[in-house]
Amino acid sequence: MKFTQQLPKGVADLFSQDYQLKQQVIEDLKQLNRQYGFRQIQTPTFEYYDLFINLPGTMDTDQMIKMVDHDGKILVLRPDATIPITRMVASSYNDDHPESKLSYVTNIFRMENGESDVFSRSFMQVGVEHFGKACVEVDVEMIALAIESFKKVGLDRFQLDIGQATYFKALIGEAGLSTEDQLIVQEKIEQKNLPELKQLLEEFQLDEEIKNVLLQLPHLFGTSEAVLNQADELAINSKMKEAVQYLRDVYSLVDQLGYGAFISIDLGLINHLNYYTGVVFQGFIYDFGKPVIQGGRYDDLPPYFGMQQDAIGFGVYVDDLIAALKARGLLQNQTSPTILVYAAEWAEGFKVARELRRLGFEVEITKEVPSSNNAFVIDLNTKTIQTPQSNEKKTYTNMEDLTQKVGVIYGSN
Ligand SMILES: N[C@@H](Cc1c[nH]c[nH+]1)C(=O)O
Repeated sequence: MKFTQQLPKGVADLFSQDYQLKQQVIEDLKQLNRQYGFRQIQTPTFEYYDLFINLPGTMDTDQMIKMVDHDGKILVLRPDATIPITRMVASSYNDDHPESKLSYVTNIFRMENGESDVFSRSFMQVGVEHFGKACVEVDVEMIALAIESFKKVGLDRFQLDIGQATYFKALIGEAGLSTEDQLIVQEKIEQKNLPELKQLLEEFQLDEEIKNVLLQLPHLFGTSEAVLNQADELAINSKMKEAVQYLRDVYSLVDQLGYGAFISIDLGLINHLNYYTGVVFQGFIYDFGKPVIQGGRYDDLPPYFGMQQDAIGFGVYVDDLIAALKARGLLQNQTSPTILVYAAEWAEGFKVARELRRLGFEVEITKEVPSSNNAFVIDLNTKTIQTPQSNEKKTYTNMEDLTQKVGVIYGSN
């Protein structure tokens, strides 16, 4: 009988093949982040609830997975990486080293309640955060790194949507709405849900001019400069105009670096987390329904922790990225096969295996005649080596000869 204890909703086991594939993707992204000068750090898996609720532009508290500490204080499983990293950087901040470029590989926990069976309450993010001065070049380097992340894992058909949170915030700021109502409007714009947006704006009895621009926002996307020109024409205050000019500068530099073809401008993009203050972006893979990269500027968070710094970053939603790569056949196990040492005498087999393991090979010992021709077998009885998918057997004379031959064969695998 099979053991069928159920798992809670939104979590899953990972069997070794999938684990291996996941590690490969993570390793690729980690390497890229290192090459761009980001150094890896780690924050605790759970922190105080207070950290997340007292912030300007925090995330939805219903999404946090909570626990109660012995002293009655509420703890939260890391619902976001950016907030704890900002806390951490601020705790050791010093004026002599004002800039820091950090990366992370971490699990995020969110109390999703999807209607379908496929939703995740625990997922992996690989991300980067840059604390320092805000400028076009820093933003462009982040955008470039996001694009390079897609390329690194073998994708060539993807798109990065770039928006400007300031454009929306400078507009909605004039509408006299509560933060809660602003968020509802923001959500409808992001979903490009025009009928509901229209209805909502009627209910709120907004000023005609503001209402008209808000209704245009879901349409303000595309690959051409025309979107930026239109956004500029629609701007009703200088902050909005500056936001468009900034985006124009970013786009022009990104284009100069040869990344223009991957970019789409989207002024309706504000992002699911509310701490963004400037350039925001989302990375999409063709025919994959949700963004696998999310990021942007969040200059208001560091000052909240007493640090006069600006900040930008992004996270790659690794599990979603893997699902998309798998669907495109772009993910293959790169590991070499394990070597099987077949020995009638287990102790003899162990000694040979130990020597090969010392040299870095992955080895198992077997007392059964290996049946698959897909195996890499060293037969101690006949002193032969058989490689996968080959009927030909190579002979060896002694241990030195064996390790040398295995090295050659393994190296060419
Ligand atoms: N923390 C964001 C991604 C991000 C990193 N830095 C800035 N934004 C997320 O979970 O989507």
